[in-house]
Amino acid sequence: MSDATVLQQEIAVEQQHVDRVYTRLAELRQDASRAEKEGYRLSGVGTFGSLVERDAMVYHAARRRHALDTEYEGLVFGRLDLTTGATHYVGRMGIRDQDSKPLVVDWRAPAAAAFYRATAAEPLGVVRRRMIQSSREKVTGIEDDLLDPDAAPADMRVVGDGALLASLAKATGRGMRDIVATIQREQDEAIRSPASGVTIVTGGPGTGKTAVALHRAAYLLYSDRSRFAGGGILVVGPSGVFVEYIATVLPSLGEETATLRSLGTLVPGWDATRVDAGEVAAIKGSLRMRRVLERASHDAVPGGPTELRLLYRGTLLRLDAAQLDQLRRKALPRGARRNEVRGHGFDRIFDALWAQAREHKVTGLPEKREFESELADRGDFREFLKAWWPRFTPMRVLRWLADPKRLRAYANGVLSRDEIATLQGSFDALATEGPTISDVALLDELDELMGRPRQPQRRSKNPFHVRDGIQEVSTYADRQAAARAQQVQREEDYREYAHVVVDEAQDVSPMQWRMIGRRGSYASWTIVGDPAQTAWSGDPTELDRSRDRALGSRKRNSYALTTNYRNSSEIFEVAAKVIRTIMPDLPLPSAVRSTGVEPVDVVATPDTLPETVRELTEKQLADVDGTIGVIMPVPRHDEVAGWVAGLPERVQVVTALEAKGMEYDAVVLVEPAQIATDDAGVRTLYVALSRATQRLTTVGTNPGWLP
Ligand SMILES: Nc1ncnc2c1ncn2[C@@H]1O[C@H](COP(=O)(O)OP(=O)(O)OP(=O)(O)O)[C@@H](O)[C@H]1O
Repeated sequence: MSDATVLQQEIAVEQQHVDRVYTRLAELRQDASRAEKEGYRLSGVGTFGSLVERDAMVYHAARRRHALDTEYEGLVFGRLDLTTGATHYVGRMGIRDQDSKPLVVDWRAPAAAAFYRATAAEPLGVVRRRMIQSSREKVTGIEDDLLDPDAAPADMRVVGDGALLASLAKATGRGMRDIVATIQREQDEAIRSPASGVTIVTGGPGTGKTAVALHRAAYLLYSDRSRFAGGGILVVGPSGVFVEYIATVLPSLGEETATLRSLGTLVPGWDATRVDAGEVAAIKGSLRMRRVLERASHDAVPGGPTELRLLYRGTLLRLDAAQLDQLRRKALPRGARRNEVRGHGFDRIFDALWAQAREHKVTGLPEKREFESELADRGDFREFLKAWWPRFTPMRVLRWLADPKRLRAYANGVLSRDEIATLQGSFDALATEGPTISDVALLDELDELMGRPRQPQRRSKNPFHVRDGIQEVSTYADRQAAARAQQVQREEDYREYAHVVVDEAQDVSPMQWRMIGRRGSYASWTIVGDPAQTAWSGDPTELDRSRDRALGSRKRNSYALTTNYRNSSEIFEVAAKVIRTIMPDLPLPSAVRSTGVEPVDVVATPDTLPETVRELTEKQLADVDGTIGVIMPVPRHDEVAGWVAGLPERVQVVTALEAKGMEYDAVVLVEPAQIATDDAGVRTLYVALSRATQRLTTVGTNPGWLP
C-alpha cells in the first residue's frame, strides 16, 4: 500500500471520530440555547429565588454557547494511543457523549499533559501521539510520533513527520500564531507550573515566552476557575501595539476574563504611547524619582496665594508667605498624604487666625467654634483655602516638573546635575500631549504619595435594573448582557488580581515594578522575559531589586526555554552575531528551522535611502504572503512611514522599541547602525533583528555595522 493510501485511510478513521464530536457539539449547542430560553421563561414566575436562578441559568448557558462557538475551528487536534490500549482525543475544550464518556479531553486537563510531555526517552505510557490537522469539520492531515515502538500493536500505522516544523513554516496573520496543538515539553512544564508563588520563564527571542504566558493564563483559568476568574488575571505587556497583537490569543483560547494592559494604560485615565529617549526613560524609571516626586507633592502651589489678609470685625488678620509656608509644612510632615491631610492644613490656618484675633483683642470676639464658622461662611476665605490647598491630581503636580527651577529644587542631591539637565524639557509636552509611557508610573506614584481626594460614594450599579424597589421589565438581551457584565465588572482601578502575568519583564523599570506591584499585592505571578533584550540603560541591580520587592517572599519556580521557533536559522545567526559583541557568553536558543534564504544587507546613500526602502518593502510584498514589518530607530519613525505610505495594510511600520514582542514574516530594518549606538542600543538591535520568520533585509547608509 502506498504512503498516500495509508494516509487517506487514517484520515478517514479520524474523520469518523471528528464527525461524532461535531454532531455532539451541535446537540450541546441546542441544549445551551434551550437552557437560555428556559431561563428567560422563568422570569414570568417572579419570586426572588427564581430570578436569581434564572440569571445564573441564562449566564451559564450563554457562556457555554459562546465557548462552543469560539472553539469550533480545529476543535480536535490530537490523539493519544496509550499502552493500556485506551485512546484519548485532545482538543480545545472537553466534550462528553450522552453517556458522559469523554469524546475530547480539554488540552488543559491532567489527562492531556502527556500529549505535550511524552518523548521517546520518556513516553509516559503513550505509544503513538497523533496530531490531527483540520479545516472546520474536515480532517486534512495527520502527523504521528511513535514514542514507544516496543509497545505498538502490529497493526498500528504511523504517518507523516514534523508536525511542529510544518506549523512553523506557515505565514502568520496579524495576530499571534495559535500553538495549542504543538506546545513543546519544556513549554508545557512552564504552562502547568504550580498556580501559587512566582513562575519565572526566561529564554531567547522566539522561544515562545509570550505564547507560554498566555497559555498559562488559560491553564490557570481552567484549573481553578473560581479563584482566577473571580479575582481576575492581569496581563501586562510593553506597548499598545503588542497588547493588540496578543489580544487575539486569549479569546481564541476561550478566555475573556483576563485584563490586557500595556505599561502606558495600566493606570486608569491614561492611554500613553509616547516614549522618552532612552537616557530620559532611565532616569524617570529610577527609584530615586520617588524622592523627587515626594518633594514635589509637599511643595507650595505655583501661583498660589502668598499671603492671607482678612478684615475681621474691624481688625486686620494677616498671615505672610513665611507663616503660610510654615503652617503647610507642619500640617504636612514627611510621609503625610497631601490630599488626605487637607483638613489639618485648614485647622492650622484657623488656629493661627484665632491666636491673632485674641492677641489683637478683637472686640466682641466669640467662642472659637463660632469664630471658625463665621470665617467658613465667608466666600473670600473659602476662595483662599481652595487656592492655598487645593485637591491635587497627580497630573497637576507632575506638570510642576516642567518648571526648571522646581525640577532643580526637587531633584537637588537626589539626581546628578547631568541627570537634571537630561530631564529638563521632558515634561514640557505633558499639558498638550499627555504623559509618556514612563510618566504613567510617575503619576501612579504621585497618586500613592498624595492619596485620593475624598470622593462622594459611588452608587453601585445594579445590573438587574432594580429601580425604586420595582423590578423593571427588561428585554431578554438586556438581561443576558447584564448577567455577563456582572461576572466580570470590576472597578476601574481594580487592585486585587488573583494572578499577574508580566510579559517582556526585562523592560519594566523600577518605578513601573512599583506600579504593577500595587495591583498584585495578593496575586500569584508569572514573569516572562529575556534580559538580553532589555532596552533599559539604567542601573541593572536597581531593576532586580525593585522586581524582587514587587514579588516579595513568594516561592519562585524558574523555567528556561531553549528553542527559537520564530526565526529561520539563517536570520537568527545575524541576530546572534550582534548580541555576542556585548554578551559573548550568553547562552542562545537554537533556531530549529532552516529556509535556505540568507538575509540581505543593502547599502544606500542618504539620497537613495527613501526610494531603496520603498523598493525593498515592495519586493517583500511580492515574496511573502504574510505581514511585513518595517522597523527603524525611534526618532525616524515618521520619516520612514512617509517613504512606505500607501502600501497595503500588511506592511506595518514600527520603531525598534515598538517591535518588541512582535513578529513578521518579513522585516525591512532601516539604519541598523543608528539603533546600535550603545549597549542598550545593541540589545534593541538584537530585538529588531529577531522579529522575522522568513526574510530579513537590512538597509542603511552606514556599512560595516554587522560584526
Ligand atoms: N510550540 C510551538 N509550536 C508552534 N509555534 C510555536 C511554539 N512555540 C512558539 N511558537 C511560535 O514561535 C513564535 C515566537 O513565540 P513568542 O512570541 O511567544 O516568543 P517569545 O519568546 O515571546 O519571543 P520574543 O522574546 O522574541 O518576543 C510565535 O509565532 C509562536 O507562535
